[in-house]
Amino acid sequence: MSAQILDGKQLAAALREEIRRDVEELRAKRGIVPGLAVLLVGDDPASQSYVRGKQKASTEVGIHSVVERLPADLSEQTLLERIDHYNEDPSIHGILVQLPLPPQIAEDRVITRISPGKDVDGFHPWNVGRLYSGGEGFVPCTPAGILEMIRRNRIEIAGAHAVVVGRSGIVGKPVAQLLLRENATVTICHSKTKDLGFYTKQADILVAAVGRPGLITADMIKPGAVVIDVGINRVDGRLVGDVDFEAVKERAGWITPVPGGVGPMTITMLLYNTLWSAKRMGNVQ
Ligand SMILES: Nc1nc(=O)c2c([nH]1)NC[C@@H]1CN(c3ccc(C(=O)N[C@@H](CCC(=O)O)C(=O)O)cc3)C=[N+]21
Repeated sequence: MSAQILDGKQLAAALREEIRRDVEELRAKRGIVPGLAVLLVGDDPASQSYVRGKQKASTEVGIHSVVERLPADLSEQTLLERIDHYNEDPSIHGILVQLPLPPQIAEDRVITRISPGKDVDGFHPWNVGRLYSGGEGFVPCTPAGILEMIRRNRIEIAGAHAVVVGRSGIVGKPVAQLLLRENATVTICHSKTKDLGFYTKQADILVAAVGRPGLITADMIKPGAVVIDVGINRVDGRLVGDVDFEAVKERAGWITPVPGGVGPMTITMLLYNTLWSAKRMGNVQ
């Protein structure tokens, strides 16, 4: 039997329609137009393509987006000053600095400079801390999108054994934390894990977020498992995930495609976070 497809593209379209209506209502009732500032340093083609995707999606739902393209040899100080500018700008509710940054710029100083109340990526240490302590804050977009995709397909998380492969601060760790919050039993595997298959074979929910094409093969899957592929790897001009999709789909119960799975959900949660930020700031004013 073949797995059911977790169609991120289709779900993202439905959620964007909900967000579009909410944005319109916020504008009509309170005169607030959510604003997103995206800072892109350098000319990496993949980053440029993601930023175009974010800009297009924002426009579609009525979020005002400003994309600032900055040269690759930019100094850290100049970038920090641009962040200060958007921190102070009342028409901007979300600030995103596209990662990765060139080597002369320290990522942690940049992320920490963003006002925590405008940190729609959820990368600022305040928001990271809030995720772990259970408080209200911005949840990173990819993990939030994964959880939304699981919930909206009525997949049970409580009591499931979730195995997360990858321990990055932007996907692996926060998705593990969200799954734990939803009462899954969570195992985190990484590059030093011995016998990865031993763990993945026990997964009711498997999240692969490593960036290694074909890492997860069919023999590593528990029959009927939910397989979430966060990998984005370009191989011979094609986009592939970390999961051997064709073989794994014959064994899994649910599977996300690449492209069309987690990626569109990531952008949708960015829109959601920006809307949420605008709603909150409107209350304070
Ligand atoms: N500060 C920051 N925040 C991010 O959220 C962030 C970042 N930096 N740096 C890079 C990663 C990557 N990322 C993706 C978003 C959407 C797709 C996406 O929509 N992918 C489409 C395909 C896109 C294509 O064909 O290139 C899909 O999977 O269907 C992919 C990747 C956000 N990131």
